Amino acid sequence: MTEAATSAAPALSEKARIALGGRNLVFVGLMGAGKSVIGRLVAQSLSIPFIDTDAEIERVSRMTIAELFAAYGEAEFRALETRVIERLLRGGPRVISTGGGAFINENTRRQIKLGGVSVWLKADLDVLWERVSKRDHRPLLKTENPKQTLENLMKQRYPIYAEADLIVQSENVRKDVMANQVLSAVAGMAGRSSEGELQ
Ligand SMILES: Nc1ncnc2c1ncn2[C@@H]1O[C@H](COP(=O)(O)OP(=O)(O)O)[C@@H](O)[C@H]1O
Ligand SMILES: O=C(O)C1=C[C@@H](OP(=O)(O)O)[C@@H](O)[C@H](O)C1
Ligand SMILES: [Mg+2]
Repeated sequence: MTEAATSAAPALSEKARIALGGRNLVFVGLMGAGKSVIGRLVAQSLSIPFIDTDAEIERVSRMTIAELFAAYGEAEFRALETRVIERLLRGGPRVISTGGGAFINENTRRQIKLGGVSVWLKADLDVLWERVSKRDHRPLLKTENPKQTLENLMKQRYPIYAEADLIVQSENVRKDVMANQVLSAVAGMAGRSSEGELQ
């Protein structure tokens, strides 16, 4: 936990906690948007448990995401992802960072809409590409032209991510600054409907 993330704006964290009202906060968006790292920081600020669905899938399956894709294919991975997310949503409130394809799956999207507040970390292609090209553990990007693949995924998926409750632009600013932008967006929901609140 960085000092800045915890001490920068306690009032903001408190406002965001109140606006969430016991609901889960679910990060969605494309690979490289920062769901995993920013989600963790936001959870720390909110003092709400954090979980990354890919990490949870790897824990329960005792396989890496790449191994799961290779051994069982994407369809089986999505089925497992749906079950894991459904279970995590029930046990909240949590901050949940999903993998990039989770919200695209109709079943999973329905569960997320029912079980939490969704926030889309939206980023431009160059920002995403600069980040994901540093690592090679993402099976969907093991193509001849991974930047083109990423761009194709943007075209397919951005209209669907746009169904999220909140949208926050992901830029190359400090991570604690990004986390505070998410907290501001959440805090800004205050007064809006809190239907779907977990009891
Ligand atoms: N605001 C940011 N500034 C710089 N690098 C970032 C920022 N947000 C995320 N990153 C980096 O981008 C990479 C992808 O982040 P990650 O959280 O794994 O994305 P996702 O889970 O959405 O695929 C990581 O190396 C992370 O440290
Ligand atoms: O976009 C996708 O379909 C995927 C994104 C990955 O998660 P991140 O978005 O955290 O990289 C991971 O779930 C898997 O490789 C599939
Ligand atoms: Mg991630």
